[in-house]
Amino acid sequence: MPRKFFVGGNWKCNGTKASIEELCNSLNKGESVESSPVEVVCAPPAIYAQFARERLRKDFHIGLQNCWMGKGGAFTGEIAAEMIKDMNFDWVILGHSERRHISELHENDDTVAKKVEYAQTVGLKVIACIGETLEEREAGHTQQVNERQLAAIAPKVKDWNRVVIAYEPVWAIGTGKVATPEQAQEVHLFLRGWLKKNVSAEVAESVRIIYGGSVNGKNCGELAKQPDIDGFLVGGASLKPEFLDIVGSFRSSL
Ligand SMILES: O=C[C@H](O)COP(=O)(O)O
Repeated sequence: MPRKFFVGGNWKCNGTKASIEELCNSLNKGESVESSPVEVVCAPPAIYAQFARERLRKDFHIGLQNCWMGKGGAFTGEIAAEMIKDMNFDWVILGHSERRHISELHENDDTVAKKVEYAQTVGLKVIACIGETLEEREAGHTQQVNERQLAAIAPKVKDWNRVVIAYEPVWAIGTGKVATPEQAQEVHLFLRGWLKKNVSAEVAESVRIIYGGSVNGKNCGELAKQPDIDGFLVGGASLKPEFLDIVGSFRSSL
């Protein structure tokens, strides 16, 4: 069975009621993807999640950008996975590189693994992010870093149909320096190979591996043609009408 194309919009820490209303209005103008082979999830800042859901077209789903690693309780400022589920949001992004590498946040492989494990126990679907820094790439450690990050997550996954892996090279995020289709394909193929060897051939074949890092309306088509790229996690361009072009790039993958 072909893997269903997946496009995530990570709105990061951006937006006001007014700008989100405007964004939703422009995204609502695109043709419905209800019966198209593409799944779309937009992740606003948590405080605007419900606000966005009330305004955004129903064929685009709403997810969250992070959650706490266990059951809720005395964890000031955190949002528990149960709360996300309780509010009927299905998806959460975990292990984003900004949460791994911004020194004040500093999530490590273990933190991300705990979050991935716990989010699934309450029934959330997970977009799990991995990716190497520029220094790691230049040192020739791209495969090693991605393998390490994937290996931390993989044993925690209960149902691979409910997890999407987002390969996001840190050097490509928000820099305008997108990975070439060949660079991205090479890592995606490597990740699929790792899954085949360490999880199962079925999982390697069925899991969606999406690319993130300076994806826009112009470069998405060529990336989407790559056999192991199953969609995108989009930052900056998810806040613009061109997000619709990125959603439409599922056609290039067919
Ligand atoms: O989660 C999305 C990624 O961080 C990509 O962000 P970007 O499209 O602004 O480079």
